[in-house]
Amino acid sequence: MIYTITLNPSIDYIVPVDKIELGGLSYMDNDYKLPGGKGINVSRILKALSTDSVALGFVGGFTGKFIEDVLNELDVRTNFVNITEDTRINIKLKSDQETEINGRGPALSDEEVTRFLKQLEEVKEGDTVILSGSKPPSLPDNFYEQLIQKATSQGAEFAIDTTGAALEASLSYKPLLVKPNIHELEALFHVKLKTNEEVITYGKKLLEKGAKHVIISMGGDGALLITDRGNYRAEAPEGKLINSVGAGDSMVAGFISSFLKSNDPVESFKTAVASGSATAFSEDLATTEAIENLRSQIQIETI
Ligand SMILES: Nc1ncnc2c1ncn2[C@@H]1O[C@H](COP(=O)(O)OP(=O)(O)OP(=O)(O)O)[C@@H](O)[C@H]1O
Ligand SMILES: O=P(O)(O)OC[C@@]1(O)O[C@H](CO)[C@@H](O)[C@@H]1O
Repeated sequence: MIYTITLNPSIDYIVPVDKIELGGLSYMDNDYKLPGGKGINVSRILKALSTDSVALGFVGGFTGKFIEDVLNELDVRTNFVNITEDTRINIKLKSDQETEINGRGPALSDEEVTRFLKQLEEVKEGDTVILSGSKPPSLPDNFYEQLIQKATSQGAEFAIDTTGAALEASLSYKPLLVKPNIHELEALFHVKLKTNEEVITYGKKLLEKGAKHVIISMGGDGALLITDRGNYRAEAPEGKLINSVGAGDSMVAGFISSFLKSNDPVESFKTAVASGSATAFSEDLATTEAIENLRSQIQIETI
């Protein structure tokens, strides 16, 4: 089984505004709400790719109920811990640019955290755990590492999509995949990266520290895959950017879904890029058809 972990889910409140009047009044055009949080997005794209998963994490209040209800309607399996405080609402402003304002997340009680850790006991050899996104501030800084230790000691593989110290600490446990975007890679090493060669140099450091596969995503500039058998580049296909929220999560889902079936990192990279771009070209996350249509256009170059 694949388990996705979203410690800090969200309702993503997508707010298209033609022109934002700072300090004045603007009206929204066709606002809408989506279940969000990185692991939840991964589970939704896995579903689109006919891959079963169980979404784990903490949800609470009317916002948490919205997320559970929508995932149930979409037939995405969940086993959330219900908490007292409300799940956060993240605002995604769509004007001439995309602007995101994310909540910090609810406070979790010790009892809620204990219930979550208990659930993880069902993870076993042959399972893959995907850990994605931020953590609510009340959890300890090394919480991801605790989870990784638990999952790997029970024999599971894992992939992680997070930033900073939590990403760095995960590497020695040999993640199947890490997927920082180029800005996260720059922040990790305190550098500014201009060329693909420079990105590969720093991406390789993640491989040397233990990651089995590294994807560096670069928005509309496509992505790089770094593995111990070679480095690969994919350009993003042409299309109209509509809503890039979840594009990175779609890549993670695309790679893992394909890799667990094929064991082929290059074919999996193709599915990853098609899934990311298909989401960027959609209002919501990508559909099965949109991913399949784009996949045939993705060219992978060895570099
Ligand atoms: N403007 C775009 N045009 C085409 N493809 C895109 C565009 N933006 C994103 N993508 C696709 O999605 C992938 C992931 O995008 P990005 O690098 O923005 O990830 P991210 O920063 O993790 O995204 P997010 O946090 O919004 O989920 C890219 O490698 C590319 O394949
Ligand atoms: O605050 P975090 O956990 O880092 O990111 C949360 C988030 O921005 O990531 C997803 C897109 O990747 C959205 O669904 C969600 O709002």
